[in-house]
Amino acid sequence: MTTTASHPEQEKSGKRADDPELPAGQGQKAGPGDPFDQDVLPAPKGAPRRLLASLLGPRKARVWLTAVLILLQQAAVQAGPLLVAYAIDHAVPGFRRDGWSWTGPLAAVAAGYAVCALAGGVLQLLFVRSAARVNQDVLVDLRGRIFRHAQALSVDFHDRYTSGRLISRSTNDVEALRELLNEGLQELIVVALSTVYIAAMLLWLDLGLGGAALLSFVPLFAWVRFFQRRSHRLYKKRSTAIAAVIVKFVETMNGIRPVQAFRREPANDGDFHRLNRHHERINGDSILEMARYVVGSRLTANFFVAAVVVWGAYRVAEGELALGVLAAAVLYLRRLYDPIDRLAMFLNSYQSAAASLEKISGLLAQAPSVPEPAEPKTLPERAAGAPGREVVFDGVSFGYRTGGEVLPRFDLTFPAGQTVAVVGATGAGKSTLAKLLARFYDPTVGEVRLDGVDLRELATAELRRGVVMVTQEAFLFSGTVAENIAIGRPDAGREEIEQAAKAIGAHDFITRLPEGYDTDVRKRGGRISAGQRQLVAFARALLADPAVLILDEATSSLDIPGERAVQAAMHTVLRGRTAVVIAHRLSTVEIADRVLVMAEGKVVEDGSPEELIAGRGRFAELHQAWRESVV
Ligand SMILES: Nc1ncnc2c1ncn2[C@@H]1O[C@H](COP(=O)(O)OP(=O)(O)OP(=O)(O)O)[C@@H](O)[C@H]1O
Repeated sequence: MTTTASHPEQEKSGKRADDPELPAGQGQKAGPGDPFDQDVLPAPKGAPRRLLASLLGPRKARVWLTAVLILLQQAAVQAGPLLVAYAIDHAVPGFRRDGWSWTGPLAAVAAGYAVCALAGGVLQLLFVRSAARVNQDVLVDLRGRIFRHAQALSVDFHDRYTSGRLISRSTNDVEALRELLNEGLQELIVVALSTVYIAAMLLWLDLGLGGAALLSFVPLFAWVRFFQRRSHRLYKKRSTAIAAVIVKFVETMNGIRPVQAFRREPANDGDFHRLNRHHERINGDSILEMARYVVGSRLTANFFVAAVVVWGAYRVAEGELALGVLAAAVLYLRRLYDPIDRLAMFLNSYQSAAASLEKISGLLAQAPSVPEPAEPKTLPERAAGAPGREVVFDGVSFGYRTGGEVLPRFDLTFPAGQTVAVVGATGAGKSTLAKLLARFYDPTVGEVRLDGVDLRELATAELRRGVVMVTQEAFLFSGTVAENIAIGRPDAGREEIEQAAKAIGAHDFITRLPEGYDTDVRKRGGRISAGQRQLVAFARALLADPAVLILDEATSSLDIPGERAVQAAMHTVLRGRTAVVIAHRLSTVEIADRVLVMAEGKVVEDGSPEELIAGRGRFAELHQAWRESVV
């Protein structure tokens, strides 16, 4: 699709499930039990872990380097107290006892302490730099993957999964992973190292007391697991709650015109407030859960400290243990339990990242419902000057996944070069027919062929070169007018762009813009009228020069000169190719070679405009009504 990036539903004046303009149930609402209604999409088991591994895998060397740096940094930090202990226990008493012969060891301890402090600082700096490189690379990679994947997913997916959720995936959920990588990992290594170090010291001091301290890890570990399970559920809910806030925000802003036109602001304020409060509550719950964890772990720790003191005092009284050892052991015990609070910080960021990774994996696990063929075919060469390509709908029937059959089985052939106007009441299935031809969807049964090749067998790039659809609300991307036209053929030079614009009759209005072709359409978007946008879209299609052009004519009425300009441009753009126009205007139908009248998904009349006008069918009636409205 060269002319549009947003999906057609959205372009058709923002027809979305939640559009306030739509009566309930008329949009893309999925049926009950539709997994796309959920924030979490189903993903295969173990997918989050594999995703994390695939993100870190290519940076394995740097990940290891980062881990080694933090290990060394911790070794340097922990060596400080050991040196101090050595100085107090040996060097200082030695100096008192033997005098100057201990100067060397004392100086060495002082120098060692200084080196450790310096090394600790330098290693910390190197660690932060290295970790930041890994984190940034991972996040850039992940955001890129989400964007590329979401862009590659079929229109069918976007019909059902709102863009707000996609935004939430690539902002909030990526952010959760950033927090884990930034602080969580460092926390975990520090906690693990200091726990091992202190436990070893305790065992060295006294096997019995050390053993008792290790025993305390059993209930603490059980408590951590309990907390982990509960908080996993909470964090998943929290991420869903913030996604709901973002979805509401994005959808309201996307539909700001109907929102204001229908005075939906107070109702939206209410909804937004409710979602915001819901998020706040769940956030509060997760803070409370964390507090519960801290209280529980401290209670357990204090209980063990008390038990060790009682048992130790008894052994001291029995003369089995030195009082100094008991005092040291109790001090170490307190330090052993300190990191447990920090473990909670790690678990927090881990849970939050795990919930987010699960959601991102669910998104990345979605496969396009309009897949790229394994062995793509190419279209046959077109003879020079041959007008377009032949289109055949062979035994096609179609229904959207979320609804019943929309187009019952039908056969149709559009010879190369024919201009076909499709008319019919709203909801008759005109756009659906066009979308099958553009392969936004695949037919449920049968095949659509372009010059004899099934669309499913064509590589997407080849298909997009062959078939282009211009949607009603000619969408302009941020960038200049020239860039917007060049979307039709990105390698086109300025001259070709201008030629296309001239052929369409858009050159004059473009040159009157403040910076001509270099005018930024977003910044000065207000100055580009609906008719002018259509002209830019036609110039884009003309430049793309597809064999088959599908045109969904705008229903909004333009002023008479605007309408004439668009009609003239349409003539130019349709010439020399197979064209399907979803027609809303009499003048368009009159230039067609053939008219299809659709009703309830079926083609009920098919013939040249003259034949149908001469007949007594629906088209004759419609034509009569049109004529009367024009007169
Ligand atoms: N994405 C979708 N999911 C489910 N049902 C859909 C979807 N798009 C359209 N439909 C349904 O398919 C039927 C045909 O719709 P279609 O848009 O093809 O009609 P149309 O003739 O183009 O109407 P209009 O002139 O109003 O655009 C309608 O009943 C519509 O509700």
